[in-house]
Amino acid sequence: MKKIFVTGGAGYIGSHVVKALGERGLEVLTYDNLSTGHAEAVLHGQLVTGDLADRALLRKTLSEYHPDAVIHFAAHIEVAESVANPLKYYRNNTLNALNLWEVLRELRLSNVIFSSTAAVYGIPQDNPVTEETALAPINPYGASKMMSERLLADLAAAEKGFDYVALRYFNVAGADPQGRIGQKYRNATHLITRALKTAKGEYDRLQIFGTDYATPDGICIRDYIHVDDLAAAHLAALDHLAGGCGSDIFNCGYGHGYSVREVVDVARRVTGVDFCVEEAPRRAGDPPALVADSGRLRAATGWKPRHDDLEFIVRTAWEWERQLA
Ligand SMILES: NC(=O)c1ccc[n+]([C@@H]2O[C@H](COP(=O)([O-])OP(=O)(O)OC[C@H]3O[C@@H](n4cnc5c(N)ncnc54)[C@H](O)[C@@H]3O)[C@@H](O)[C@H]2O)c1
Ligand SMILES: O=c1ccn([C@@H]2O[C@H](COP(=O)(O)OP(=O)(O)O[C@H]3O[C@H](CO)[C@@H](O)[C@H](O)[C@H]3O)[C@@H](O)[C@H]2O)c(=O)[nH]1
Repeated sequence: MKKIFVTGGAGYIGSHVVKALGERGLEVLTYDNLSTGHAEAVLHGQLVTGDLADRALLRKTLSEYHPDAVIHFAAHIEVAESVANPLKYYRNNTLNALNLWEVLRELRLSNVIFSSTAAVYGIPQDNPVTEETALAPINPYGASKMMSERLLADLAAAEKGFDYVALRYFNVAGADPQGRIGQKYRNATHLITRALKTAKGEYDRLQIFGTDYATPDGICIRDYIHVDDLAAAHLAALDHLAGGCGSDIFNCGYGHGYSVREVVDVARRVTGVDFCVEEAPRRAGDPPALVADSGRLRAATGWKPRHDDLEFIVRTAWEWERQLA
């Protein structure tokens, strides 16, 4: 595996994976429409500015580049927006993924790593969640991702030699410890980024969405994974495919859940700012608790987290956030 094609490589997670691929000495081509990504975030390799819906450009780029593996990040990612505008999500996350799978099949390319999500599980009966847990997404974002994953699984079953790894990310956070890249959206909705922007004074308060969930403090629980540990999981998935281990699905998280209030406490401590927090109604589409069992990823690939520390995650995100204009 020497040449890697990355869709969405100018985005938050994609850019950290492109960085990791570059550090490993691999050749990378990023394909991104820059709708939420940034050209300067692509620290390594070539960038082609293009949309997944532009099948002719996608086909031309892939047939000229002829990669050994494809990592597919490009998608829309906001749960609440997907509830308000579901078709936008099915178009970009499912139909455009289908476009990509079709082009890969036409060109006889294999070895796909797909960005899936914990949102495919919906409201799991038990936490931590294993890959065997039934898929029952409760919002269009999760459903759009579940369908693209299913398309891949069906394709792999039908086409001998077509292999994929679906990585189901839990809540990804933090930034490059050297401060070169991080999360940079026009309208940030993610908890940690939103809390840090509030500490910075961009918002006058942070709202806690929902205080009446069936969790110990009534507040939502999530499993936050540092983006560089997630990037390392992609390299582990590449090795898995290169080793001929076949297709697989892996949860990516640390296995500990933190409530929104615990995240707020860490954000206040790290920033030194006692920013204002207000209790607010539930946000549509939010499951109460999602915590990963990543035992399968560890056992199959040897992946081990290096930054399993909420304070480190928040600190790297804060160092990134405070230098943004
Ligand atoms: N951030 C999280 O916590 C999280 C959790 C689970 C899964 N994921 C998945 O990880 C992936 C990356 O998420 P992210 O947080 O880096 O988001 P992001 O918005 O920063 O990255 C997405 C990238 O894809 C590009 N893109 C979007 N639609 C495109 C299209 N049609 N054609 C070409 N490029 C397109 C954007 O410009 C952007 O650079 C997504 O697939 C998302 O569903 C993210
Ligand atoms: O201002 C805020 C923002 C968020 N939250 C809560 O914080 C938690 C985390 O929210 P957020 O950071 O927006 O992430 P999720 O909605 O959990 O979704 C993320 O994590 C999913 C996997 O778990 C991914 O699939 C999604 O792409 C990614 O956005 C949720 O309980 C939210 O209700 C607040 O209370 N206030």
